[in-house]
Amino acid sequence: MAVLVTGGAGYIGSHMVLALVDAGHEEVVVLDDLSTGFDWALPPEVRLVVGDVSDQALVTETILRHRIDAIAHFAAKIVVPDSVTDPLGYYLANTVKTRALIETAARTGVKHFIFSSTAAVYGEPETVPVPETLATNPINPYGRSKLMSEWMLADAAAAHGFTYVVLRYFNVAGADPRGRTGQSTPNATHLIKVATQAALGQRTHLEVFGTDYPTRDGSCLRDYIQVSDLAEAHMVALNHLRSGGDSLTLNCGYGRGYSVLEVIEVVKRISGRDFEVRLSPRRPGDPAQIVAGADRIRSELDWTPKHDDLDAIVAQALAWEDSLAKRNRR
Ligand SMILES: NC(=O)c1ccc[n+]([C@@H]2O[C@H](COP(=O)([O-])OP(=O)(O)OC[C@H]3O[C@@H](n4cnc5c(N)ncnc54)[C@H](O)[C@@H]3O)[C@@H](O)[C@H]2O)c1
Ligand SMILES: O=c1ccn([C@@H]2O[C@H](COP(=O)(O)OP(=O)(O)O[C@H]3O[C@H](CO)[C@H](O)[C@H](O)[C@H]3O)[C@@H](O)[C@H]2O)c(=O)[nH]1
Repeated sequence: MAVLVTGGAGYIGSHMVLALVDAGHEEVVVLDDLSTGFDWALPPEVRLVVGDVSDQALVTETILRHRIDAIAHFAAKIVVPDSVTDPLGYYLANTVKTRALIETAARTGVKHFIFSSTAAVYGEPETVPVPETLATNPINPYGRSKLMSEWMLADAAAAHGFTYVVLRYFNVAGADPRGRTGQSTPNATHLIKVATQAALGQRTHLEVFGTDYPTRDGSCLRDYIQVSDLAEAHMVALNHLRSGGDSLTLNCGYGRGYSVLEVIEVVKRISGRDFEVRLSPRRPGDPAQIVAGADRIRSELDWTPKHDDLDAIVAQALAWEDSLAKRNRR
């Protein structure tokens, strides 16, 4: 049995690869076009196939050669505001290419599929936390591109007899606690990444996008899940499917929200550095608040998070950013 990790050279995928390697009993194959990923993020024992998930000849050959029984599909475009300005690019990358991958998986008899979905499928919920039973209502093309993939996956699984777990990630943050990988995209837009770069003097300032939201301090509320805990959710999802478990759709978050201003305060306190914060207008496509209803994943899977601590998440992000800066200077 072997796992194919698409997007395994990226931020979250590389943590999944480490989780599989650390578990010690897997052949792990990564398929990545290296558009936003890095080959150095992978341990040497992992086989990297450089290519596109929609290249059906390449994916078929890879699945058959390595006897892949499960695919964890991370590869995607991920920036919400970019999806607003380039919706067709996002529907191609996240929906059309995922369709091609699901088709290849079904044709080659892959038994299990784990899909990286997003809290963005819920859109602008009126109350938080958000259970999986809430009707989906995405408010940006990124969320819609992922929701369509969820639907394709469910329909194809029913028709072709494979099982899946859809994981709807909330805001992913932090880095491998052992410092082996982290968020490495130079122009990443994620709040904690940008704030740590500001703290380390790599950016002149940080903008807060919107201070007039109906939240406790006017800035947006998000549920930040540590990336190794998220990788572990994939590991238990894989075990569930391989043990004959049914298909599932699960939120991945801790069930607690922090505001943008609160996150900035934590970054300043943990780093011991002050930096300029500019209060700016709202960013297109942002919901005011989104927090996971986090009960189902704990009841359906044997998942016990180990890193539910914003101070520790920020400390890991700072340590990773610092090591990246040293790597780039070499
Ligand atoms: N980062 C978050 O907060 C977050 C939240 C919710 C969901 N997600 C989802 O998690 C997944 C991983 O996100 P990430 O933050 O690690 O992003 P990332 O950009 O670091 O990783 C994506 C990886 O996929 C590769 N890739 C992109 N398109 C490809 C293609 N067509 N063929 C082959 N490889 C391709 C990239 O080179 C990169 O290595 C995505 O599906 C994203 O939508 C992320
Ligand atoms: O420089 C910045 C960057 C972000 N923000 C704010 O911080 C919050 C979090 O923004 P991120 O860009 O870090 O993350 P998003 O909530 O936009 O999106 C993330 O989480 C979503 C689910 O909630 C999706 O899954 C998506 O893939 C993932 O990037 C938002 O209110 C955003 O406006 C700022 O104020 N300044």
